[in-house]
Amino acid sequence: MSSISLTADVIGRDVSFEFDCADGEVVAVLGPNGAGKSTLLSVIAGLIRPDTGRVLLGDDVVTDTDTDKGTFVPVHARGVASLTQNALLFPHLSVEANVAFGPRSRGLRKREAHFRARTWLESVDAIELAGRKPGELSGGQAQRVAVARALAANPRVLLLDEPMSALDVDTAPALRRVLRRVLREQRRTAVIVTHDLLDALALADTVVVVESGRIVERGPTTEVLTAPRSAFAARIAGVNLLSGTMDGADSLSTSWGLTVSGLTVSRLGGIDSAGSGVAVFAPAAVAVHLEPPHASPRNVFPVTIASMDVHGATVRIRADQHPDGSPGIAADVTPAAVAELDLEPGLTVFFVVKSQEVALHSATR
Ligand SMILES: Nc1ncnc2c1ncn2[C@@H]1O[C@H](COP(=O)(O)OP(=O)(O)OP(=O)(O)O)[C@@H](O)[C@H]1O
Repeated sequence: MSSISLTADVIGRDVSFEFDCADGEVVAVLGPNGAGKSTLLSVIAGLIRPDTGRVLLGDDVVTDTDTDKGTFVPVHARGVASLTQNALLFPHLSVEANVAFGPRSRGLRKREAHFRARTWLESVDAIELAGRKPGELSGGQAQRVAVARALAANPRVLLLDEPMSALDVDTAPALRRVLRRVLREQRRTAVIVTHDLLDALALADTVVVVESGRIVERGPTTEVLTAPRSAFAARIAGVNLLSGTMDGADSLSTSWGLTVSGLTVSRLGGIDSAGSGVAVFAPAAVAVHLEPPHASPRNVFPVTIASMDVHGATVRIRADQHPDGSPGIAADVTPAAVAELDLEPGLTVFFVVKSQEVALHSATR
């Protein structure tokens, strides 16, 4: 494994990056379309030579525009493995042979390479697919095999460019779980570009936000997602996020004593009991009541309305901020409900969220 240290200007794309990633750290890169996320990965991978800049993987300089002739180690010699939304497996080779390809080309004997391939296939829950051809795999299966192939090459750095984006909602969790396991248990250095908040939460230690070719925010994942400073992070992190301590598998307590029950999102690798965690739910999942309802299983939060903003066809009701200074819970309701309940800032109401609507995630490694 290697750390990454990078400065790069790519004038034609109007990007200028200073980026680093510690050995064993997983960094999620978020940002709007065209912000430069893929360009950052391409500079690390050696697919793009910056106009000026320097890239180090561990102690090795792999790009340096300052040296006499310029240093530019080619893609295949960087020890970097990339995973994109397409698995790009060799169609004529079996799954096992695809995964054995990297070890084979690094000089391992056939037997050893295939032994290694099978070990990796086991670790991504794909050993039963070993004999198939890529054409006989679903998208999610192919991506798991692609993870095994990437890791079998023993890369120093793993680059993931929206690996989940071509998968449907039922398939993505299995790949996310596999990635979480291999990235975290093996302390892989990885940079993952994603549009999905869940990927950042499940996989990354650190979030970097890129806007208009610049890194505008960097911080621990839960910090960036709960208290975003950049415009983009604030927009995508428009979900409700409550940080706290996991009480067990299905509830979390905040530092100010609020208990939130939800569903353990075990597909993210399980909740570390007694570890820190976050509860995530959409503002649209929050109903507003004037009296506490009796039905369970629901979360009932007494709150005071701090603000109300019209967002298209809905009104976003924001509760007072929490005692730790984090943003208050948001609820999206219809204008009709606002009128009917006579909602206004300063009013004390009850925000009600079904437990099934709350996803609980471990925030610890
Ligand atoms: N092959 C290319 N040649 C020239 N310019 C490019 C090329 N690919 C991307 N760009 C430009 O570089 C800038 C950064 O693009 P990049 O693909 O890195 O953004 P991104 O954040 O990955 O976007 P997305 O989320 O849409 O994938 C954009 O202005 C884009 O138009």
